[in-house]
Amino acid sequence: MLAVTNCAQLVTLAGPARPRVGPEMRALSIVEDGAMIIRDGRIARVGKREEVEPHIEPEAQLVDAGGRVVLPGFIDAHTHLVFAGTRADEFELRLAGIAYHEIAARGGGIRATVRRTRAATEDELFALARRRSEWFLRNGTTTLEVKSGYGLTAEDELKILRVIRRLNETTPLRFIPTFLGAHTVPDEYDARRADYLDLLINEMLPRIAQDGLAQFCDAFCEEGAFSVEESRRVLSAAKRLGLGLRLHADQFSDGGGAQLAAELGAATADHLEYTGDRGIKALRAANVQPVLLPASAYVLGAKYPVARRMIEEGLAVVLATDFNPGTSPTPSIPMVISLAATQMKISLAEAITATTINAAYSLGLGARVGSLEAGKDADFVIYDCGDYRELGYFFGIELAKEVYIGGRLVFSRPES
Ligand SMILES: N=CN[C@@H](CCC(=O)O)C(=O)O
Ligand SMILES: [Zn+2]
Repeated sequence: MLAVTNCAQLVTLAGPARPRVGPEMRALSIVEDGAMIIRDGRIARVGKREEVEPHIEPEAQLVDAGGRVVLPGFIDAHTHLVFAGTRADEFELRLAGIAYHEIAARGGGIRATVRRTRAATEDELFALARRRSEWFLRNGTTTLEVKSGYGLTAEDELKILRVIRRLNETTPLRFIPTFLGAHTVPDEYDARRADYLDLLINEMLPRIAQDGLAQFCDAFCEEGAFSVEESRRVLSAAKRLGLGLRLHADQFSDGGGAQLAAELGAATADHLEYTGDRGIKALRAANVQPVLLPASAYVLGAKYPVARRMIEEGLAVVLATDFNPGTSPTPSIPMVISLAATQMKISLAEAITATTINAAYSLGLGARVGSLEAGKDADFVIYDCGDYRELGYFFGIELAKEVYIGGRLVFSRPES
């Protein structure tokens, strides 16, 4: 038995067993002066200290939170963790005024990372991704969705997905794999897009489904990437094979991506910077969760999605990092919370909901993680602050003091 006591705020997110919408996103079910008992990696009891303490057995291992804040581990529902190289060179070009699309048209962008990722061995990619996964842990993230999409041949996509499986087997974090073969058409298929779509649908997807290497399939639905019709073909094939769906939609233009996600019954539509009223209504009607990625809008100096509108329309909003080498090189959910608050006027409580319980539901994990309730996995973080709002108020610093996954201490910051 593990017992966590002396929590100034135990931010439980207890509530209905479904994604939170509207005013529910502001209800964090905070227990002041709280405590929690953990048995066999699962939460057994949560409540006020005086209610919980009598149930602590004498041999229990005690964790004194020292009057700090305790939250569920963050769930990052959109990352591109596995790639080789960086794109610091392109970052500098963009700062000098050259647009993301222009750099891509010159052979940079996603394709530059594809070249480097193809050249890397599986072991090299694993070492890079494992090191980065520690950055996430230090920022309080315990579960990550990870997309492939920088391989774009059957062998290279499988290589990336195997790296994700290995991360699951060898690190304490939980990884949910997503196949993003429809990220861009690779160089060698430039003049024959249809052949690349055939490869995706007839070769890659069946192999990935057969090997159980992905839980979701994603596509980049955008001018210059994949059209609505092409994305529909890929995602419909994935759905027939039993994969869940996610979609990069409306990042640079309102191209009908949100409506496509709704039509296909996707779990999420991600980005949505340019989604308008019709798209929002379609997402609402089909219960698709929007995954908003303010760090990529920040890095690109681009438009932010209309997050307040989405919350007011009753969408179960999720916030994620979009960690990737081109548009969002940050592993930090606290940074995303800060951006969501300052740039999109999402309240701090809404942002916590969007990065915990709502994110968990978007990955099909709502019954297991995302809140501190009896029966759930004991994935929680002790932060070096006394009020959860400080997680969005301070920015650019790491406040996580101890991170636990399944009741096991997996990160501890040395005393400073
Ligand atoms: N939009 C497409 N994919 C990534 C960017 C990938 C890259 O630039 O390498 C995104 O989510 O922003
Ligand atoms: Zn992305």
